[in-house]
Amino acid sequence: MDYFSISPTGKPLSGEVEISGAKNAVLATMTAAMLADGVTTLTNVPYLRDTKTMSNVLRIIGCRIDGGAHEFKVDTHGANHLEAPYELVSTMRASFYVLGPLVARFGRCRVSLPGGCAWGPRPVDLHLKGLEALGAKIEVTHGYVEATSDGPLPGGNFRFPISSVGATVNVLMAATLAKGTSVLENAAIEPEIDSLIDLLLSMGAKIEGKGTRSLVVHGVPEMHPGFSETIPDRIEAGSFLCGAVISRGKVKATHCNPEHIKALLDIFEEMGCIVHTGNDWAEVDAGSRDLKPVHVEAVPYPGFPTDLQAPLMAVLATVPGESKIRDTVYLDRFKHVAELNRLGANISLEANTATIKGVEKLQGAPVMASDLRAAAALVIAGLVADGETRVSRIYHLDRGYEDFEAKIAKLGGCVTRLNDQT
Ligand SMILES: CC(=O)N[C@H]1[C@@H](OP(=O)(O)OP(=O)(O)OC[C@H]2O[C@@H](n3ccc(=O)[nH]c3=O)[C@H](O)[C@@H]2O)O[C@H](CO)[C@@H](O)[C@@H]1O
Ligand SMILES: C=C(OP(=O)(O)O)C(=O)O
Repeated sequence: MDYFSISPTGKPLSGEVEISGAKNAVLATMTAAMLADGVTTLTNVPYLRDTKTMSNVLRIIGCRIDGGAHEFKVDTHGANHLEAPYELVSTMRASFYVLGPLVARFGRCRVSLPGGCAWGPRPVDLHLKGLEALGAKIEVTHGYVEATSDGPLPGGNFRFPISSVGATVNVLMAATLAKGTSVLENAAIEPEIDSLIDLLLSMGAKIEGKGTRSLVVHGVPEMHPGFSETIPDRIEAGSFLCGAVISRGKVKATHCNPEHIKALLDIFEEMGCIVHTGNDWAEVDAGSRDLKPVHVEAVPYPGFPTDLQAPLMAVLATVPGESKIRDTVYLDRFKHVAELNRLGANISLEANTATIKGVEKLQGAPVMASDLRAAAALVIAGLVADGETRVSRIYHLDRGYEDFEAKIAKLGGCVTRLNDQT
């Protein structure tokens, strides 16, 4: 199994890092392609384990994925095996996104329940309730969801009781091919939802309310293939900028959208960093300043994202004084706390609030990544820890960071991929 060996260079990260396309946007647009017969083109696709997994899910259904590493041509002409198996859905929850498009276009499908995830339960009840509100019949048996509809879904109204990115993706896609008009209230407004709406509009969908929590979808009988340039990955950008701050360096993230990471940039400013932004870049300078502790809440967009909670916690572990992070989206997403403490951090946890007392120096140690963003947090902590840090289970990190070691190396960090068989 691959692991990272991280050796401190004693120097802050500095320079430019080019941000890839957003994993969480492209996983939705890949499945949306199945709403039409033909070839949908997706560009700026990140080269990741998750995009490979989604390609495999679509292939099992009968799609072809051509193009290069960063451009997918998703040909849905052969899609006729309307099933997503446990083996794939259990490795990547977003595989569950095939449910909405398949039941909307073909009137039936069978998709494995995703099951638990690395940090605790992540239910899909809202995906199912939303599809039911559109008229789908849902049965859950033997760990699989069977969704059916006699002819096109009738369409209907649904109010998401809490903001859910995934449920909004699934229900919105299904609504585009419904017979009637659907109104989705309290829909998620993450940039990945806007990017999905842009693709759906390019495919002939009729959707009003982009960028708001109230979406009105006038169903159309048929859609045609479309085009999507994948938006930049705001979580990747935020992770590298956390790397800049933890090492008290100066990093410019290019090919990104600074609006999408405004909540993080505001926090960095509050901590005392100097932040500059342009049209498609953001630069953070934490160089040799005394940084201040902060109190942060992870909330739905446009607030500070739960996906950056772990990387920011690593940063705050090195900032003198007492910081707090409360995660209101995933109350139990804290597996990284114990591992950061193994690196000498002083973090205690009460319910969904972590109290972080900054230490002078982190110490290298063997640690284990429990999930994708925990892995990023441990790696950036390792960059500034004394001595070697070994991060195992980096297959989590490979789900969502393209060319990670090379990007870190370009900024002056030293992260080496090794294999415990070698
Ligand atoms: C592939 C992808 O885009 N993943 C992102 C997506 O995950 P995902 O779409 O799974 O997360 P959601 O936005 O759905 O989850 C938000 C909250 O709603 C709850 N919930 C969700 C669905 C449901 O049917 N029932 C329910 O109770 C969840 O447990 C959680 O407490 O948004 C999360 C929150 O920004 C991010 O951390 C993930 O990186
Ligand atoms: C949690 C994440 O992804 P997923 O929802 O696919 O597990 C993430 O991107 O941080």
